[in-house]
Amino acid sequence: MLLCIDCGNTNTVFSIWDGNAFLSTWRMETNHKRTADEYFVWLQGLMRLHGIEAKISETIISSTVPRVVFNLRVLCNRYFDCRPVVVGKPECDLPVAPRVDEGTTVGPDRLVNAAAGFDRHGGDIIVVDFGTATTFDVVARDGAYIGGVIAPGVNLSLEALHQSAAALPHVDITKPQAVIGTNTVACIQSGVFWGYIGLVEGIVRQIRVERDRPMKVIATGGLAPLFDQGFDLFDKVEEDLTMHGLRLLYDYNKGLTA
Ligand SMILES: Nc1ncnc2c1ncn2[C@@H]1O[C@H](COP(=O)(O)OP(=O)(O)O)[C@@H](O)[C@H]1O
Ligand SMILES: CC(C)(COP(=O)(O)O)[C@@H](O)C(=O)NCCC(=O)O
Ligand SMILES: [K+]
Repeated sequence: MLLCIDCGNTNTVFSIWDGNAFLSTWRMETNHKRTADEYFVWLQGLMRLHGIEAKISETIISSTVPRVVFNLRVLCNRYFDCRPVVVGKPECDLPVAPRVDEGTTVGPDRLVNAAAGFDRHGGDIIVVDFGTATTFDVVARDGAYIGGVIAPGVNLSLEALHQSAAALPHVDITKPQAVIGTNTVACIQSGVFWGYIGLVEGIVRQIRVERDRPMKVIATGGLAPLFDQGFDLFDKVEEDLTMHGLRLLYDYNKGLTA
């Protein structure tokens, strides 16, 4: 079985592919201090709980936090007796090379999203990922990642307001009833929610103008469904897009697909 690990700046997601389907998906807070032994005990406990008995013998990692990769590699070597494929490292090939400035580093999550989006929807697409940051990944007709946009994440924006303004409380994001808030919490929720709707609309519109062609928009990340309610921002919301991309890149690197 293949263990796919997607480490973002906030959460690290583990999912097990049995050759036909993802059996389970589990999240833990990203923390570079966590050891391989800690990961393993946690994973083993969850596998037992879900009655997953088969052995993990293959692993792939994408990490936006370079420091966690060391212990995740130890986890794979020590407990699963395999060398992980690590996206973004020379050992991991991509089906189509990114076309970006020379010497620049693209977040591995964005490369994975681009590959997954192209596999499911073909080229000329925009993948929007609502994570710690909100990223827009532009995929050309031939499947190449050609750049995009990095905006502050939804929770990061809310947290920044709370941290920097003495009278603003911590607020959780939700869709407000109206744009005009009649109390502080409603005003903040309105600013971030409607600000985000405008941000997504505006950036997508501008990317389409720059590319001068229609482009499908695929959304992923925990908060994508929130921005999908009653709006026409996305052609599709796909919660499992990054995991699909990891599985795809694993097969590609092991020569299991053309
Ligand atoms: N369903 C959800 N509802 C509310 N907040 C969420 C949900 N899913 C994720 N989040 C929050 O969104 C932020 C980004 O989460 P995540 O997609 O895991 O980011 P990353 O990939 O950068 O680690 C985090 O602050 C997380 O707590
Ligand atoms: C933009 C990101 C911080 C997004 O990370 P996430 O929100 O998933 O934690 C990550 O993809 C990253 O560190 N990128 C490197 C720079 C780039 O992609 O251009
Ligand atoms: K992510």
